Amino acid sequence: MKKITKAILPNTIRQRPVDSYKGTYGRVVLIGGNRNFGGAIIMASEASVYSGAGLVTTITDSANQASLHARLPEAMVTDFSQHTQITSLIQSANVVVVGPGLGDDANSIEQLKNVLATVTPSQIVIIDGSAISILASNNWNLPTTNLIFTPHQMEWQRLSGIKIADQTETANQQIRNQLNATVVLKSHRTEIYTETGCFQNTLGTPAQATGGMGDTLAGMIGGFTAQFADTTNAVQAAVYTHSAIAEQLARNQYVVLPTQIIHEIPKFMHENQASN
Ligand SMILES: NC(=O)C1=CN([C@@H]2O[C@H](COP(=O)(O)OP(=O)(O)OC[C@H]3O[C@@H](n4cnc5c(N)ncnc54)[C@H](OP(=O)(O)O)[C@@H]3O)[C@@H](O)[C@H]2O)[C@@H](O)CC1
Ligand SMILES: Nc1ncnc2c1ncn2[C@@H]1O[C@H](COP(=O)(O)OP(=O)(O)O)[C@@H](O)[C@H]1O
Ligand SMILES: [Mg+2]
Repeated sequence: MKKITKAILPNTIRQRPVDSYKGTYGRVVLIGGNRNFGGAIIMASEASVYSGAGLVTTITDSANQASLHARLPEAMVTDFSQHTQITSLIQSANVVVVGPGLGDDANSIEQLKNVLATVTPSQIVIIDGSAISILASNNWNLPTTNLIFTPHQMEWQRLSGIKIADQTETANQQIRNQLNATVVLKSHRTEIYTETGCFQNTLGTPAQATGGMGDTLAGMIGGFTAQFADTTNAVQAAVYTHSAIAEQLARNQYVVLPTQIIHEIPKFMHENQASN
C-alpha cells in the first residue's frame, strides 16, 4: 500500500489561472440532510465551498434551508419536493455528493434512486453516509459514472459484506473491483482503493473522532474533485488536507470540530499550492 505524503498537495492544488471564473472550478450539487440531520449536509456544503468549488447547490429538507443560508450564503438551496428542478440540477453538476444526513426513510430512498437514474458517465458521484447504507440494503444496479464511496468501517461492512475485522487490503480491493469505484475507507488511517492501487493516509488524530467529521470530508472531496482534473490525486489531497488541518489544530485542542477544519481550508490550500 502506498503512503500519502505532503507531496500530494502541490501535485494537486494548482495556482488559479488569472483568466478563470467560477465556472472553471466546478459545479457541486449536494443531496442530504433530513429533518434530524441537517447539520451533516450543512457541513458537507460548507466544506465544498471552502475547498474552492465554483458553484455549490444543496438539495435538502425544507427545514434546513434557513439555517444553511444563515451559515453559508454562498450556497444555492433547493428543497426535496422540487422534483423537476432537482433532476435538472443533478444533470448540470460536475460532481454530485449524496448521503450526508440523508437518512433512510421513503424520501431518502427516492432521492438516492433519482441520483442513480440521472447521472451520466462524465460526472463524479460521491456516495457517503446514509446513501451507502441504503445501497447496501437494496439490490440496485450502479450507474456507469465515476463513483466514489466514502464509508466508515461499519458502512463498508454493510456495503461489501466484509466484517470490520476482516477488512484487509486484498479483500477490500476485490470488492472495489466489483463495484468499479473508488473507495475511501475511513479510519484512524484512512485507505483509498482505486483502479490503480491502494493509498494510505499518514495523518489523522483521535481529536477528529466527533460527529460530522466524515460529512466534512465528503464535501471536501466534492470540492477537490470539482476543481482538480486528476480525480485520484484530488481524493488523496482532500483526505490528506482534512487530517493535516486537524493535526495542526490538535496541537492546542483536545477535540477538533469539523467546522473549525472547514474554516482553515482556504488558508491551508493557499500555503500548499504548487509554486509555479
Ligand atoms: N450533525 C449531523 O447532522 C450528523 C449526522 N450524521 C449522519 O447520520 C447518518 C448516520 O451515520 P452514522 O455514521 O452516525 O450511523 P451508522 O451508519 O448507523 O453507523 C454507526 C454504527 O456503526 C458502528 N461503527 C463501527 N465502526 C465504526 C466506525 N469506524 N465509525 C463509525 N461507526 C462505526 C457504530 O458502532 P458503535 O458506535 O455503536 O459502537 C454504530 O453501530 C449519516 O447520514 C450521517 O451523515 C452523522 O454524521 C453525525 C452528525
Ligand atoms: N481516531 C481517529 N484518528 C483519525 N481520524 C479519525 C479518527 N476517528 C475518526 N476519524 C476521521 O473522522 C471521520 C469520521 O467519519 P464518519 O464516521 O463518516 O463521521 P460522520 O458521519 O459523523 O461525519 C473520518 O474521516 C475518519 O478518518
Ligand atoms: Mg459519515
